[in-house]
Amino acid sequence: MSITADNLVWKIGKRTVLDGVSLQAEPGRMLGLLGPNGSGKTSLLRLLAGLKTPSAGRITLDGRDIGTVGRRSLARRVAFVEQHATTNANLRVIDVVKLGRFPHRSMFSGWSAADDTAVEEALARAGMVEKRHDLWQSLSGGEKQRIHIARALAQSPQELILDEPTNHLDVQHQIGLLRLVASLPVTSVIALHDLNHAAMFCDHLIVLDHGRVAAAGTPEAVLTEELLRDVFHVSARVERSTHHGRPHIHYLA
Ligand SMILES: Nc1ncnc2c1ncn2[C@@H]1O[C@H](COP(=O)(O)OP(=O)(O)OP(=O)(O)O)[C@@H](O)[C@H]1O
Repeated sequence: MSITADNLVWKIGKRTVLDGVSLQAEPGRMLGLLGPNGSGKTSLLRLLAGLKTPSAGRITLDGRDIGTVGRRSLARRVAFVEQHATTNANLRVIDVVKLGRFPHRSMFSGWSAADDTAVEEALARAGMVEKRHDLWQSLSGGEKQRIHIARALAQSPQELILDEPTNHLDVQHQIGLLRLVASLPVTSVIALHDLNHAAMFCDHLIVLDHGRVAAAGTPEAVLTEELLRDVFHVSARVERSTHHGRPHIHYLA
């Protein structure tokens, strides 16, 4: 397993935000994290990325407790695109993407051809080559989001953690981003609100409800009409799409 979480509990003050959450993210697979607003998705991703420490339970990376993996090693292998990521003003787009190479460089090593290749590939994959010399501040919200993703890709991570990365994107770029993440040879954990997109692109899903796991498994097993009613409080019919073979949700008015 690439990332595992075993019985995680995370408390803030007296409040238990995550309660007994376990998961396995398999190498090269895309794990979708679903759940209503406030169900604990961002909190869980921050624990998985090593930014927060669980109150109880354990997270492992390739079988090793995340607490024993040094900061630098963690930054080399785990990339995290946060929901409201910000970046300093006055930088050019290319410089923001170059920041992704930072964990790979030692104090004495100069900028290498491998660094250049990683940055170029990341820009191309995010579809942002033409904007490379633009000022960060001049980008639209969606373009900024794509540059954050390019920076994460430039990091050449083994694990990619994404918190609602499609939020500000137009539909073409939402689909493009999900297709890109699904095609990468990395383990990804991605929080999404669009359940049909999750069904189309994710290998496995985990649904949080009030900080607990309400369901986990394949999209077919997880996205049932009962779950949509009980967890998301919507009436819907779920059919197998004749176009892509995955579940497709029709919401009822
Ligand atoms: N630092 C914090 N201090 C106090 N409460 C917090 C903190 N972080 C998270 N919470 C609470 O924990 C709950 C889960 O929040 P979280 O952001 O993880 O949910 P989410 O599923 O990502 O929500 P959304 O879909 O709205 O982004 C929320 O009720 C939130 O208010």
